[in-house]
Formats: sequence, structure tokens, C-alpha cells
Amino acid sequence: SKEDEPKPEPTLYERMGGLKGVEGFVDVLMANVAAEASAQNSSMLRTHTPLLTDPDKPARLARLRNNFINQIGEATGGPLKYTGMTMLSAHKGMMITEKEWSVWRQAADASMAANNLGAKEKAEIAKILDDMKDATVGH
Ligand code: HEM
Repeated sequence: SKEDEPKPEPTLYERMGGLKGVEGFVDVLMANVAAEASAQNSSMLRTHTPLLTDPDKPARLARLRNNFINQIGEATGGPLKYTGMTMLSAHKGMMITEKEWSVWRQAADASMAANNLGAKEKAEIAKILDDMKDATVGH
């Protein structure tokens, strides 16, 4: 009978809390990046200066947030669809360094912790991000 069938494992998207969970992860990550970029000796200021100094910064930030939510919402098995640039084109010309990458990843780890995600969910999100490293760093 139906009751005897194993339930399919909920997607990572569902286990993160659906859209609200993805938004929470993205919003704290973006806040962490903004805080780091405004700190003394910031590692992320260099790459983020074009965004931070754009007169149209609010619209640009809103676009980035939207792209990011769709990207994570799709990669975690949710119903969202990413329509932004490939990771290679999005970061081309920035020549992102290993150091910059690791500071960004720490901002992502801190967001996962702040959102009280479980160890399994944190590891799965970390893998999604780390799989994008080669397309993101050094181009
Ligand atoms: C797995 C890691 C990363 C992911 C998933 C990611 C994701 C994204 C996405 C979705 C966009 C927008 C693409 C579009 O506009 O179509 C973007 C742009 C950008 N990313 Fe990343 N990124 C990552 C790592 C980094 C790192 C390490 C840095 C620098 C330290 C960085 C700096 C930027 C900047 C400056 C922009 C341009 C924002 C703008 O001008 O509007 N990213 N990223």
C-alpha cells in the first residue's frame, strides 16, 4: 500500500525552508559581503567597487539578489529558474584570487550558520558553491 512506500527525500530546497529559506541564506550572505567590503583591509572591496560605486546601485543590488535567489533556488532542486549569466561570464575580467574566493566562502558559511541550517544541508550547499569555483576564480 501507499503507506509502505518509502517517502522520497525532500529536496535541499525544501529542507532549507523553501523560498523563505533561500532568501534568508542569500540576504545574510549579501549583508556579510557588504559588511566585509566596508571593513578596513577588506578583501572584497576590489571586486565589488564597480557595484558599490554605481549610481544605480539599488537596482543593481536588487538584480543581483534576484539572480542569486533563482540560482540557489534552482541548484537546490526548487522550482526557480536562473536566467543570469554563466558563472564564467559573470566573473570574467575580475581575476578573482584564491584569497578573495575564501573570504567570500566564509561569508557563505557564516550565512548558513546564521540561518541555523543542518550539517547535511550546509555540506550540500557548500558542494554546490565549491563546484562553481573553477568557473569563478582566476578569469
Ligand atoms: C560560488 C560562488 C559564487 C556565486 C554562486 C556567485 C554568483 C553570482 C551571480 C549569480 C552573479 C550575477 C550574475 C548576473 O548578473 O547575471 C554574480 C556577480 C558578481 N559576483 Fe559572484 N558569485 C560567486 C563568487 C564570487 C566571488 C568570490 C566574488 C568576489 C570576491 C564575486 C563577486 C561578484 C561581483 C562583483 C559580481 C557583479 C555584481 C554586479 O556588478 O552587479 N562573486 N555572482
